[in-house]
Amino acid sequence: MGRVGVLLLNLGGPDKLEDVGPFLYNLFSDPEIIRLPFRWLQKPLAWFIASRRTRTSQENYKQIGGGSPLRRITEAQGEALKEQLGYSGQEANIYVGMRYWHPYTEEAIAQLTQDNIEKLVILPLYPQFSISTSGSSFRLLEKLWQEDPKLQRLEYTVIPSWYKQPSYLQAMAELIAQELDQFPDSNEVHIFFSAHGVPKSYVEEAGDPYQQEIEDCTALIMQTLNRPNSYTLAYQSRVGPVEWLQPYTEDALKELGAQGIKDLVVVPISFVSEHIETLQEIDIEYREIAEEAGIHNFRRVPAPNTHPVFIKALADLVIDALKEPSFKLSQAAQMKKRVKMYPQERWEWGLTTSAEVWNGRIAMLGFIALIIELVTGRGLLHMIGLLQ
Ligand SMILES: C=CC1=C(C)c2cc3[nH]c(cc4nc(cc5[nH]c(cc1n2)c(C)c5CCC(=O)O)C(CCC(=O)O)=C4C)c(C)c3C=C
Ligand SMILES: [Fe+2]
Ligand SMILES: [Fe+2]
Repeated sequence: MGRVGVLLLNLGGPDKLEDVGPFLYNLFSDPEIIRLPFRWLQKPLAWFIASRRTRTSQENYKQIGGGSPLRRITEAQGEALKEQLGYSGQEANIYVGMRYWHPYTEEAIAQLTQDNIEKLVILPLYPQFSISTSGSSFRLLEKLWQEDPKLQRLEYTVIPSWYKQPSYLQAMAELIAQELDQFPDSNEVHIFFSAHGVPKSYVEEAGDPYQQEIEDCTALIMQTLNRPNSYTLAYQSRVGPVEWLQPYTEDALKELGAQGIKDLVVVPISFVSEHIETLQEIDIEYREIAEEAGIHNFRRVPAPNTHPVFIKALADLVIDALKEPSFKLSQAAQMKKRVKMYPQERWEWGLTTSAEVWNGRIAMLGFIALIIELVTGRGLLHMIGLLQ
């Protein structure tokens, strides 16, 4: 086998507060995050939403030290993976390709092409597949492949999702057991799986397998843990006014509080590294909601990060992928059920594509009105005193 490379895909996060605005702009420019019928609307709308969200988002990043730890942790995972692969006799170069911030996927691809990698394993650092995460990165890679004849000659294989990997399940079970054992009566503690949410329409209309994979993954972790604790699965981090997968984490916490639950262990299930949604959203926002609801003993399970059993899971995934027939990007982006990336739909309320279109159109009108107001100094915002 020629020179082997492993491309680790992740979302990326702002390294410092000044990066938050451009990072959000990149994120909302992605049609896999906001789907619009007209390409030309995507960038102005992304700019508009990003500008409106930047200040709140910066406040959240301030609470975790002024930036995301995602790059540092992903690079540490890469180094640990290289070492672990070496122990198994598999030398490999590791590349990190982020979707919305540095080091960008394009930078990683440029580097691995320069290094003359001959066999590449593409491994998203999301255990479960979603159109909005791994799907978005696969789409970008497909585009890069189409544009570059050199890449077309490169032998590669994709690991689309891997939540069933036994060492991953083992690492999660070990991390949960460690937290449960901090309580005097560990079997009585309620386990709360908090998955990152996605709009309900992704699953129900576009065929995203994400919810099914999250549910299967939760059941497999509980099976591996092999303890009698009761558990709940809920979805966090909703953005915007439309319906996302339910139950929402905040509602489920209030409900458990009302039922008299006092001891809770929260398990972040869709991430393998600490980032803003574990460090700020769970540790600060959800903790406060839980305490107000009467859940006084609230602990959070750390993300796998560089846990040795988790790194072994990544190494085993790579080694197995090198032995198996290759899996192509086009197959990975389609999945079992045909994923409709840009479906044509009937009118419905919620973040359906049609609603997104109308949200987009309305936001666009607002955006144009805002530009006119900024230029002319006349308009609604001046009238109500928000602009002077
Ligand atoms: C499995 C993980 C994730 C899914 C699914 C996902 C979907 C999704 N996210 C947004 C909007 C935002 N995501 C943001 C940051 C962010 N999201 C994930 C993971 C998933 N997102 C990560 C790892 C991060 C980076 C965190 C960091 O440490 O920097 C943000 C920015 C942060 C904020 O302002 O809250 C937004 C916005 C949507 C709309 C979506 C599905 C359509
Ligand atoms: Fe997100
Ligand atoms: Fe969030």
